[in-house]
Amino acid sequence: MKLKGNVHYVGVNDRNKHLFENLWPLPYGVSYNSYLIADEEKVVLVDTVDVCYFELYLKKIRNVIGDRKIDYLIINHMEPDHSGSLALIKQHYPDIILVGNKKTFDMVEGYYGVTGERLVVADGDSLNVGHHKLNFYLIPMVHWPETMVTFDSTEGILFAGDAFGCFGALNGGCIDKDINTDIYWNEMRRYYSNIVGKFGNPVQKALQKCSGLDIKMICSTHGPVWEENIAKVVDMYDKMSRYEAEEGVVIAYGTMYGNTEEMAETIAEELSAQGIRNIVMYNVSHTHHSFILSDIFKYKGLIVGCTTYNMNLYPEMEALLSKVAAREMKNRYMGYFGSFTWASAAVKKLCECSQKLNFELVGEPVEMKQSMKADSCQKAKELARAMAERLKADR
Ligand SMILES: Cc1cc2nc3c(=O)[nH]c(=O)nc-3n(C[C@H](O)[C@H](O)[C@H](O)COP(=O)(O)O)c2cc1C
Repeated sequence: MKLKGNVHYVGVNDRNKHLFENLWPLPYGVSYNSYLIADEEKVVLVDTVDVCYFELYLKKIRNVIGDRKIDYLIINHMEPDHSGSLALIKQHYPDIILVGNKKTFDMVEGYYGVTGERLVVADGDSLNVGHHKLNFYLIPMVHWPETMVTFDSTEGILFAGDAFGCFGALNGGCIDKDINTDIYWNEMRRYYSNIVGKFGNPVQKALQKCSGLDIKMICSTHGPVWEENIAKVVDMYDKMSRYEAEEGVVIAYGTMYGNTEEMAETIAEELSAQGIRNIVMYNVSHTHHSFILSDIFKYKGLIVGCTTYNMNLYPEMEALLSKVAAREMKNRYMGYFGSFTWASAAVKKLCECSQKLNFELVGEPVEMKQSMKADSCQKAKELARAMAERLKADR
């Protein structure tokens, strides 16, 4: 599929995998994007695809270049969903020169035992391949140490690796202006929050590094090619990496028999009565945590509540909060509540968890014995009002 000039899309779609990284559900599938610059002088392949799709991938490459050889393979990112076909590409194109940075080649050898001719590039280096001039910029920890981007200054195309990527296979077209992009926005936030979310500072550095480039097209390794929505995509990455969020509250609760859920409902109703429009409620046992995390990235407020389970937190709540903590999020408001039947632990444990998060606590924690009564109902409403007031103070 031609993108621009003699730059082609040669990626593949995966609608078979259930869990990306064996962790994240893929309701819309995922694409592994690879690009081919068929310059009159040299042929350049940018990243590869998951090895399961190699035969199809090779066919796509040959549909563009026929029997021409490939001169360079640029490796922007070594994660195996992109580097997986590297060894087979090398077998089919033995004279290909691998292009990466110092950290890339440690991984090339470690994963695939591939040696041979290579071009080691440093930050800011460039490569002329005929009409196209390619510039390399290292963006370490977005989201691996070897990650880099390649900028084709001839066409204004940023080959961005995983940056600006999202879940969701491509259904026919691949450039945003030609397709309905509705499904990709939430999937971009879910991709970012779960996979890149911890690396806010490196993402900010990468954005600064690329800010001077005259980018006309962003070719990421997952999801659509961005042409019409470049400003929107960059703005989303900028906001997410600064942990900026919208007014709204995620209420995540863990319950076995519904009493703790009743308290969550009470809190939600009161938040709504106080004029908070964006309220999303999640049963932590029912919804995959990747979706909950995505909304915690979206909204400023978080209220969590769960039962005591064998003198500890309800296990799914413990799991969710450890994922939140691992992302080192900032600029969030948090409240919490818990329940018990004979010996309380949940509220105490939620307090310990909240201290590990860098969130501003709002309201008084609410503790409920067995079922909701008038006093715990009142306290739940007070917690909701404190959250609403804190959010409204930012308006
Ligand atoms: C397996 C199991 C373990 C529990 N462990 C405790 C406990 O250690 N201390 C306690 O006070 N309640 C314990 N409970 C009771 C719950 O914390 C909770 O009060 C009860 O499930 C009602 O809340 P719910 O309707 O939201 O599930 C336990 C319940 C179950 C099913």
